[in-house]
Amino acid sequence: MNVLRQLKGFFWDKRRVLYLSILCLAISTALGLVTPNLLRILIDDVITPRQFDKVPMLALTVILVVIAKAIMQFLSGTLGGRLGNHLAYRLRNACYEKLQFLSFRYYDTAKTGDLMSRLTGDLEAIRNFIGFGLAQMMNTILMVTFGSIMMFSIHWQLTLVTMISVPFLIIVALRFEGVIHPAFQEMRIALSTLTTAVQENVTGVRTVKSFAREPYEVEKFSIRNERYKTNQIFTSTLWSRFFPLMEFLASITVVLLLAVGGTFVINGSLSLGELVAFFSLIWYIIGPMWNIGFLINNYTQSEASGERVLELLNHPIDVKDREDAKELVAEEVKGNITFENVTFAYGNKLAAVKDISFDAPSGSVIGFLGGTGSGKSTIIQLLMHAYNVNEGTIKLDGVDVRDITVHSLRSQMASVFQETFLFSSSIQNNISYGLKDVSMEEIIRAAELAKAHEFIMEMPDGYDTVVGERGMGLSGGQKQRIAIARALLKNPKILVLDDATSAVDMETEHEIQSGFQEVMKGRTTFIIAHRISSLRHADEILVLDEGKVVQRGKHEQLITVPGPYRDVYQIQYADHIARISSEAEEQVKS
Ligand SMILES: Nc1ncnc2c1ncn2[C@@H]1O[C@H](COP(=O)(O)OP(=O)(O)OP(=O)(O)O)[C@@H](O)[C@H]1O
Repeated sequence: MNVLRQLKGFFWDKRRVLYLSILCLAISTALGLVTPNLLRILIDDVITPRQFDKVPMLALTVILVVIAKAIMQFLSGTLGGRLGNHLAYRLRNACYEKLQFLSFRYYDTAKTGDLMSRLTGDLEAIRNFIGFGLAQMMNTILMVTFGSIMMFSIHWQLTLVTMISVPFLIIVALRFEGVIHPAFQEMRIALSTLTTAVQENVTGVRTVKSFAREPYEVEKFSIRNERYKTNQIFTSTLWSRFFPLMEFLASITVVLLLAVGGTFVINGSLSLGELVAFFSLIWYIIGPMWNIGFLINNYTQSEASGERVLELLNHPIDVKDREDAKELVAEEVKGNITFENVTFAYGNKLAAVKDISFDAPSGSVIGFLGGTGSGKSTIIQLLMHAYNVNEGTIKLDGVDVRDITVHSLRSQMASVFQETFLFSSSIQNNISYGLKDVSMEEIIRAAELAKAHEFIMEMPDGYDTVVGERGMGLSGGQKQRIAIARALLKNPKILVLDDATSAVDMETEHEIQSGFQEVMKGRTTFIIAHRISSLRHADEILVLDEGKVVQRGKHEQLITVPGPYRDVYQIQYADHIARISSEAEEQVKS
């Protein structure tokens, strides 16, 4: 019930609907008690004294009761369903919203399949309980209470005898809940690892196929499927043990009723009509007890699911706005970035960047060069305030980025990453992603600057061509060019190109770069590249190694001093250097 209490906020304003639904159910339950009474009257007052003139009245009462009961059941079901759907709707929105604001750190380890199953299967289990199970639980309590009161009013001694097995029924049901709950939790986890396997397989289908690892994937899936099946079998075995035991206990009650009740009828302390009414009442009570198992199942499933959904909703957000965080005004942002002795480590790992300091004045271009894992992308992530630095400060126009709202900070930036993500929508929508009020001319202009316009126009539907999830049907370079157009259209004060032209050929890179010269004007630009050609015009180049700046300066300076920059330059420009030196030799000779 703790989970339910925590979820209260999502449906409490609709509690009237809940109360009304329970009231309708209570009326319907109370009406159910009329039938045993009518049976008693039929036997004791009509059949035994043979006064059949009361039959039409009894029949009419039965019809009216049945109709009223049906109406109440309908109302209770509709209202309950509405409440359940309302709750699921709000929870779904809340979870999705939470996913938008969870920090990068959360996504470093999050599994898509697991998240999907929380937003679908788990929410469905909660909806089911609030919309149906909760009212049924109340119904059971009401039926047992009403039924017992009525039985006591007819013959309290017989009631006590027939109720002997009720505590056993309750004990069995509670013990059952104790084992079925962890089993359901385990089953939910097994299901989420199963969905993760499917999701990863579909996402990584190209890798799987190119490595011919289909049999490995099949085996991996079948292990997870096996775990899910074992869990399913375990829970269904628990169920199959539960039912016969409950039936056995219920049968004892019936046997006791017939034996003891029959004796009471013979010695005259109970009428035949009362025995029949009792008989019908005992089923009225046992019926819902039978259901206790289903209800417990429904409840435990929703509890396990609720825990998983709450875990997501309550997950702390690593990077969030300070209370007095400043909202940037786009027109006032200059784009002056300063890193002061910044050190950062991912979790408990060694520092990914150490003691990084640089100043990127507004409109300047800063380049980063360094081997794999040297910390280039981390610097960019920190600049976006994706993580909190461990030491040092990052400032935008002299203000610590931690004192600026995350949304307004990132609104001033546009990034193009090495791995391009395209949404399954048209190219036009992919370029204008999330921007409102952009004209087609602006989209085309951005695409032209990114050298994407030409190939887009060659596509069957031009800018309306729909690209699949992960941009299927486009080459790596084409995808990158669309991503560049997307960044340029955003017209950011700070532009980040994280290996943004790695997938295009040298010639296209050169073309894009010349386009960049134009769009970089007035923006602070950070370029991460492996090619010297992308960095040579930068105002400052930082060469990184194992998270530290090992060289810094302009291209012209860096190639004159021995060090990693010159080494890379010599490798990449070997032909060019050879040609220059042979030309120089020629000149000396002549
Ligand atoms: N999300 C993450 N979680 C944990 N460690 C990370 C994460 N991202 C990067 N790292 C680690 O931080 C270090 C720096 O990585 P970073 O991605 O900044 O390097 P890089 O210079 O951009 O490399 P590349 O050129 O290969 O993209 C590496 O040791 C890497 O393993």
